[in-house]
Amino acid sequence: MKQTPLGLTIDNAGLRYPNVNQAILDKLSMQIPAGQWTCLLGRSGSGKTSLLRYLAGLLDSNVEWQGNVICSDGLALQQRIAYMAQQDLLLPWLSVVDNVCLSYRFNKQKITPEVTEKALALLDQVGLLAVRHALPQTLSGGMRQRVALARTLMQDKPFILMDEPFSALDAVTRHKLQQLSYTLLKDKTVILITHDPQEAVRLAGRLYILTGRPAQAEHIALPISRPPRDIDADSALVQQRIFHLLEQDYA
Ligand SMILES: Nc1ncnc2c1ncn2[C@@H]1O[C@H](COP(=O)(O)OP(=O)(O)OP(=O)(O)O)[C@@H](O)[C@H]1O
Repeated sequence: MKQTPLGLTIDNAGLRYPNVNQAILDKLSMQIPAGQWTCLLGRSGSGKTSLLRYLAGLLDSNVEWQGNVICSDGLALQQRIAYMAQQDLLLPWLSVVDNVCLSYRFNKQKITPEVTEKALALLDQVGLLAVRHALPQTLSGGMRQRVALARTLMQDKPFILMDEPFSALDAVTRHKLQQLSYTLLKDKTVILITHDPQEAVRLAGRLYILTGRPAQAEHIALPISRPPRDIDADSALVQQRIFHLLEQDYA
C-alpha cells in the first residue's frame, strides 16, 4: 500500500557520549522534508553517524540526548526507520534472497510465499533476479549494495537512513546506484550521509553541513533544478561552496 511520505523536525538537539567532556552536537536543528533526500555532510568526526544512529535507536541508553525529534504526523519515529550502512552487512551464509528477507527472520515473522514473491520482485527491480540463490561473497561490491538496497526496500519503512552507502564503489557503479536508489526510494524520506559534495548536490532536496565543535547544522541553498541533478554551472558553484565550508571546518 502506498504510504504518504512523512517529514521530520529535529529541534535544538544535543548529544554527548558518556565519560567524554565535550558534547558532539549542540543546538542542532534540521528540517527533513517529506518524500525528499536530505544530504548531510561534515568533517570526519563531526557527529553525522552519531545523529543517524540516535534517530535509528541504535545508540546505548547512557548517551546523553537533548532536544526534540518530531514526525510530521505526530507519531513516534521508532519502528518506522530502515538503515542502510556503508558496509552492506549481508550475512555470508545466507543466499541473496534470504538476505533480502532478513528483517522477517529478525522479527521472527514467517517467510510466506507472498514474502518471497515480494523479495524476488525487488531483486528484479535492482537487476539481480538471476543471482537470487547466490551467496554474497560471489557478488561484486556494487551487486552487494544492490542486495542491501532491496533488503532496505523490503522493510517498507517511511524513513530511510543511509550512511555513505555508495562510498566504496567505483564512480560509474556509484552513479548508477545513486540513480537506481533515487528511483526506487521515491515517496520515501531519505537522510543520506556522504563525504562527496557532488553526490550531495546531485541527490539533495535539502542539504546540511555539520560545522563547529560541538556541531550545529548549517543549511546550504541548492540550485533550483530538481534532483537527481546533472553537473552544471549552478551545481558546481554549490559544490565549491561546500568544499570551502568543509575546508574551513577542518582548519
Ligand atoms: N561510543 C562512543 N563513545 C565515545 N565517543 C564516540 C563514540 N562513538 C563515536 N564517538 C566519537 O564521536 C565523534 C563523532 O563520531 P561520528 O562517527 O558520529 O562522526 P562522523 O561525522 O560520522 O565521522 P566520519 O565522517 O568519520 O564517519 C567522534 O569524535 C567519535 O570518536
